[in-house]
Amino acid sequence: MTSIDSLEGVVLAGGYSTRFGEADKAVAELAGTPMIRRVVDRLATVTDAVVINCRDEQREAIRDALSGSDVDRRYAIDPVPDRGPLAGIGVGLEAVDREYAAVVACDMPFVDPALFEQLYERARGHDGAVVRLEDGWYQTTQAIYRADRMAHACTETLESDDTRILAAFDTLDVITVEEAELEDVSETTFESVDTPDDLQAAARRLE
Ligand SMILES: Nc1nc2c(ncn2[C@@H]2O[C@H](COP(=O)(O)OP(=O)(O)OP(=O)(O)O)[C@@H](O)[C@H]2O)c(=O)[nH]1
Ligand SMILES: [Mg+2]
Repeated sequence: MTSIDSLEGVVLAGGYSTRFGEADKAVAELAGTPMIRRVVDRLATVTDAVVINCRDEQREAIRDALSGSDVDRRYAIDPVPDRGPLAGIGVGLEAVDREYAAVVACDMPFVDPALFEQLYERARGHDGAVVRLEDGWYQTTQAIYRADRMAHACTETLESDDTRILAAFDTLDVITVEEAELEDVSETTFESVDTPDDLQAAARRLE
């Protein structure tokens, strides 16, 4: 896979991972490698620059988790914590200087870069591309967005009554890609690790 020039990565890590317990799932080790490291390494096959969105107090541990990676990394710190994933996407996208961003949550360690290649092809000329899963759910935290347009929509939506990520799409031209249309994308790409049990189950599969 080769790097896409107009694409930057955004990793969302600003949540409090309450279902995970005391620890921050972003830096929790999955089979010896921090989850966020796995996500960044996978993004690095389609882009050479990544923005990490997190809270200020997470930065040091995340920096340690990513040390030695040769991806250009920048941090976009939440000015106000706990404003939800839409706020995190907005803060991350504000820091992007390329036209498009591949946004992915830090708890999706099996993210398949092939997905981003396909979504990018569909997103070009539009404001983004997002997968609709077979159950009808939109996979908004593993998607491509046009950085300036979606950042603006995030800000506007946060000021409205409906702060769901999908509400931000109302004023945008985001392409829907049906899950069935994806070609050769790993089945585990959308799996998220939310609890210690999820982590154990994922680790067992990697043994
Ligand atoms: N910046 C920011 N990111 C968030 C926030 N809430 C969730 N996220 C991110 O959005 C992604 C998906 O959210 P969740 O899986 O619910 O993660 P979480 O909120 O940390 O975990 P729970 O507390 O267990 O729900 C994760 O990558 C989180 O880091 C938030 O309030 N601010
Ligand atoms: Mg949450």
